[in-house]
Amino acid sequence: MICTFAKKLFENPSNGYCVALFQTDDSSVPEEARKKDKWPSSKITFTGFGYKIPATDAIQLDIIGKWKKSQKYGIQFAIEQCAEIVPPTVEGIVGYLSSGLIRGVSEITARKITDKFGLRALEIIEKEPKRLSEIRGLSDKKIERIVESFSRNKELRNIVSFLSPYDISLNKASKIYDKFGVKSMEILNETPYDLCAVKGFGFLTVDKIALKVKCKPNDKMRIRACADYLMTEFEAKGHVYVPQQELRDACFGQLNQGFKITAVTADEIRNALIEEIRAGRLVNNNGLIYHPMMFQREVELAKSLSDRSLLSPPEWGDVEGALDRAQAKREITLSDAQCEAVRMCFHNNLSLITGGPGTGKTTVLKVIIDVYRDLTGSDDILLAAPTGKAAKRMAEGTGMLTAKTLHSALGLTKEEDKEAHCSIKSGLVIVDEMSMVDIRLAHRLFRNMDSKTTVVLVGDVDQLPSIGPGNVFRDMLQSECIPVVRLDTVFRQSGVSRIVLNAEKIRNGTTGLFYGNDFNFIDTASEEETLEMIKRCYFDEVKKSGLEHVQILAPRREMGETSVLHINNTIRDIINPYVGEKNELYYDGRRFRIHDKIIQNKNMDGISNGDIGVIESVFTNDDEKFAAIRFSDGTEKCYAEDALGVISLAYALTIHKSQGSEYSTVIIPVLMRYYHMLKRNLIYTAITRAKKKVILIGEKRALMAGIHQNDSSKRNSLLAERVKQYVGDKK
Ligand SMILES: Nc1ncnc2c1ncn2[C@@H]1O[C@H](COP(=O)(O)OP(=O)(O)OP(=O)(O)O)[C@@H](O)[C@H]1O
Repeated sequence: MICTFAKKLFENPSNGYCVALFQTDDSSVPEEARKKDKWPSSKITFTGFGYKIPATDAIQLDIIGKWKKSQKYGIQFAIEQCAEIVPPTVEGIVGYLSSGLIRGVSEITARKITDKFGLRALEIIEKEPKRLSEIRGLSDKKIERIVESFSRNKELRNIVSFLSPYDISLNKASKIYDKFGVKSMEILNETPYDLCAVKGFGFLTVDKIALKVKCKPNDKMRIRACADYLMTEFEAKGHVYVPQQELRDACFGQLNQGFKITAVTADEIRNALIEEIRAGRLVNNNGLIYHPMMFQREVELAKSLSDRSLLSPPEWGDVEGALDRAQAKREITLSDAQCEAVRMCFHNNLSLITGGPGTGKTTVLKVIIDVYRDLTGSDDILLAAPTGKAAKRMAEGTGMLTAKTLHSALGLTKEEDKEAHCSIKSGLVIVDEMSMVDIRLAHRLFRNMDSKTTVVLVGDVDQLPSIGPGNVFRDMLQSECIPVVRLDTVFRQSGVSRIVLNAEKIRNGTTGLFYGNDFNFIDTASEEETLEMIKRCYFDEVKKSGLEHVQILAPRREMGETSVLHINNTIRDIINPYVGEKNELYYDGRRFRIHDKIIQNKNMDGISNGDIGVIESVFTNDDEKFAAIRFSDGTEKCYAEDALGVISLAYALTIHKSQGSEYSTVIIPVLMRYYHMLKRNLIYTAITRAKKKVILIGEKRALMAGIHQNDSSKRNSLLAERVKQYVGDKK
C-alpha cells in the first residue's frame, strides 16, 4: 500500500518500534481502521506500527503487512516491509535527503548536493561518493557520515526485503547490519550461517533461511553451525563437554530433521567434526568434545585448584589461642566439626565448608573472621557471593559491613564484560553459596585471585547446581584433594523446625516427612485447584507477615496455570489491580504497574541480578514513560519503559532464581505435571529457602517421586578428575 507518514504516536528508541498515523488514497483500508474525527481530510488516515519506519512526509512509503485487531487499539496495520519512494524531482530528492533519515544532511546541504548533481544526486551518493568532495563546504567527515548513513538505509532495506518471507522484524534485520555492515547481503547470500553470530539468530532460524537461499543440506558450513549450536545447547544443560559419539548422533538427528531421506550422512558429520577439531574450533580431549574456551577453563581451574591445595599456608601463629579467644568473646562453644572447620581454614590455602540450613556455617564464618583479625590485626578480608541477595545475607549474618557479589569483586559489572578487570588481593577471601558458581565464574575468580590469598568456599552441595555449565562445588568436594569439613549437626532449635528436619530427610532421599504448622502439605486434585489454593494461602500469609516475607516458588517458568508467569499475573491482578493507563508500563507483551513487586534479572549499575524491588511510581518525561523502582536495600532507580526487559514480576519466582535467597514463608506447587523437573535437589533447594514455614500444594506422590529422583551429579565435567590428576602428578 502506498501511503505517507503523518504523525508519530509512540516510539521506542531502543529498538526502533514505532506507532504512527499514515495517510493514503488506497480504498482497501478497512472502514473500522479509518480515523475520521481528528483527521478530516480527503485522504484516508489509519494507524500502523512497525520497526524503523521513516518518520517523514517528504517521501512516500510502500508498506506491506497485515491488518491486526487488538481489543485495546482496534484495527491497525502491522508493517512488515517498508520501502521508501523518493519522488523523481529535485524537490523530492531534497525532501528525502533532508528528512532526517540520512544523518548529517540539512536542507542547505541537500540543496548543495542537488545543485551540483541534479536528479543524479542519489546515484552519485551511492555509486561515486568520492565526487561529493566536489561540493564546496562539505568536509570529509561530513561526506563520510552522509555516505555511511545512506548505505545503511539502503542495505537495511535490502536485508529486510530479503528476509521478508522468514518473518524477521526490521529490528532484527538491523542487528545484522550492525554486525556485518555493507557486507550483510553478501553474507546472507554466501555464508548465511555466519548469521548465527548475531544476537537473536539461532541455528534453527538461520537454517531455514540458509536452506532456502542456496545452501545444500550437507554443506560443511551447515554441519559446523549445527555442531556449534548443539554444543551450546549441551552447555545450557550444564555440561562442560559432550562425548564425541553423542555429539555426532545429535548432529545427525538435527541435520536430517524434516528430510524424508538421509540428507547428511554419518561420515559427512564425522569428517566435518574432524575438520572443526583440526581448525581449533572444537577440542577433542580423549573422545570428549569441548568448546575451546570451556576446555581452557576446566584445565586452568583444575591447575589453579591443585596448585592452591598444595601450597603451604602462611605462618599464622597461635591459631588455637585465637580460636579460644573468639569462642570466649562470642560466648559460644563450637562443635568439634565447627572447630575443625576453623582450623582447616588456617592450615590450608584453600578449604571447603559444606552444610545444610542451620548447621552453623555462618557461626563458623564469624569465628574465622575473628581468628583472622586476631592473628593479623588486619581487616583485609573479602566476603563475596554469587548474588546480591546472598552477599547481603552474608554481610548481615557475619556482622561485616560489606560483602560483594563475585561479579563486582571481579569487575564484571556490565553484561558486556567478558574479562574480569579486578584482581583480588585480600588476605582472606570467603565465598558463600558456592554451589551457585559455574565454571566460567569460578575460573575467573581463581585466575584473578592472588596465589597467596587464603580461600574459604562455603556452600550446600545438596542444593541445585549452578545455572551455567559445570558442577564446580560438587566437583571440588569429589576431587578429595581439597580439604573439606561437612557440617551436619543442626543447631537451630533442633526438633522444633520441621523444615530443617525434613531438609535432612530429603537430602538423604527419605520420603517420610514430618508435617505440621511449619511444614504443611495441602492436597489438591487439579492444577486449577492448586492455583486457587496458592492464591488463598498467599493472601493469608501476606496478611500475617507482609509482602516481602512470603514467596511463591514454582518449578516451571512458563506454561500452565501454576507456572511462574501465570501465577504472577493472577496474583498481581488481585493484589494490585488496574488503576488506569497512566500507572502502567508495557514491555514486550508484559505489563508492569505501580506498586508491583519485581525482580531484577541482570547485573547493572549497582543493581544485582536477583534484587527485589517495588515500582514506587510511574511518570512521563519528554513523551517517555519511566518506572521509579525502590529495591529492598533502599536503592532507587528509574527505568525507561523500553528498558524494562531487565525486570519481571516477583510474586512468584522459579526455584532456580530463588537460590541464595531466604524468606519467612515459601509456598510451592508440586504436581505430577512437572514430574520431569522435580528432582531431589530442586525440592531441597525450594524448602530450604524458608526460615519459618513451608506450604506445599498439590500431589503428594509428585513430592515423593521428586525426592527419589537424585540426578544432581549428572553433568559432564572432568574438573574433579583433573584436580586429582594434577595433585597426583605434583606429589
Ligand atoms: N556451636 C553452636 N552452639 C550453639 N548454637 C549454635 C552453634 N553454632 C550455631 N548455632 C546456632 O544455630 C543457629 C544456626 O546457625 P548458623 O546461622 O550459623 O547456621 P547456617 O548454617 O549459617 O544456617 P543457614 O544456612 O540456614 O543460614 C544460629 O542460631 C546459631 O547461633
